[in-house]
Amino acid sequence: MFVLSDTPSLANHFLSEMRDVLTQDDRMRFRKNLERMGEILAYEISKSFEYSKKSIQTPLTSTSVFTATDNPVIISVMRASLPFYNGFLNYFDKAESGFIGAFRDESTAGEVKVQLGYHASPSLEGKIVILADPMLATGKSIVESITTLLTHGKPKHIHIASVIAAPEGIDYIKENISCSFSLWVGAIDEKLNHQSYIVPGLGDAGDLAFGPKL
Ligand SMILES: O=P(O)(O)OC[C@H]1O[C@H](OP(=O)(O)OP(=O)(O)O)[C@H](O)[C@@H]1O
Ligand SMILES: O=c1cc[nH]c(=O)[nH]1
Ligand SMILES: [Mg+2]
Repeated sequence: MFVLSDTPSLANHFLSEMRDVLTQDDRMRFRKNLERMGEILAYEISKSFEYSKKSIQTPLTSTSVFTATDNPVIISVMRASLPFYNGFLNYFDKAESGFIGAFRDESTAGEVKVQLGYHASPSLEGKIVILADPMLATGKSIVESITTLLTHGKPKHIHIASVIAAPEGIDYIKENISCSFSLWVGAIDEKLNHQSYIVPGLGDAGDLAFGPKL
């Protein structure tokens, strides 16, 4: 598992702006920080890709360069993931995209049920998939999303990317995802509260990015 905040960097600053009640209500900045966290994690994940040498011509002479042979499918778990997913798309120029709507039904006290909605995806058979969901709380949204997406083929590998993860959610996905995956997170927080929100966390990522939903 890769944890960005293990090494202090600019990412810590972007993450602190997302967490801080004094700055997180600037929606444009919140979305921008989600996007920048996506770009940073995209760069880190790109180090795991396969590259091949090819020859190019500069204005002065020919030279050989490394280019990526892996072309990922980037999956956005809507709603909060949309700006985060855009960060990945900014870096993986030729990526295919998939979308899935996941709604956490918190109406039953102490229990999180996930309802999946619209989903659209290319074939995932044999492909490198990046599943982008900024919050990994109970892990149910990610596990339910992957279960549904696996009906579109068996990926070669899934890179699960989140901005903040709770230990409970990490354990849950390890127990419930059978296919080959790795986890890339901005930070691992302390725990979940009784409403299954991540603590210290940042609150509701979708609401902070797009406003409260009915
Ligand atoms: O790990 P889990 O317990 O499933 O929680 C994580 C999910 O919760 C939030 O979605 P939410 O249902 O709030 O929708 P939203 O993104 O539209 O706000 C968040 O965007 C994640 O998808
Ligand atoms: O803390 C949390 C947990 C789930 N979803 C969020 O947006 N925030
Ligand atoms: Mg939400």
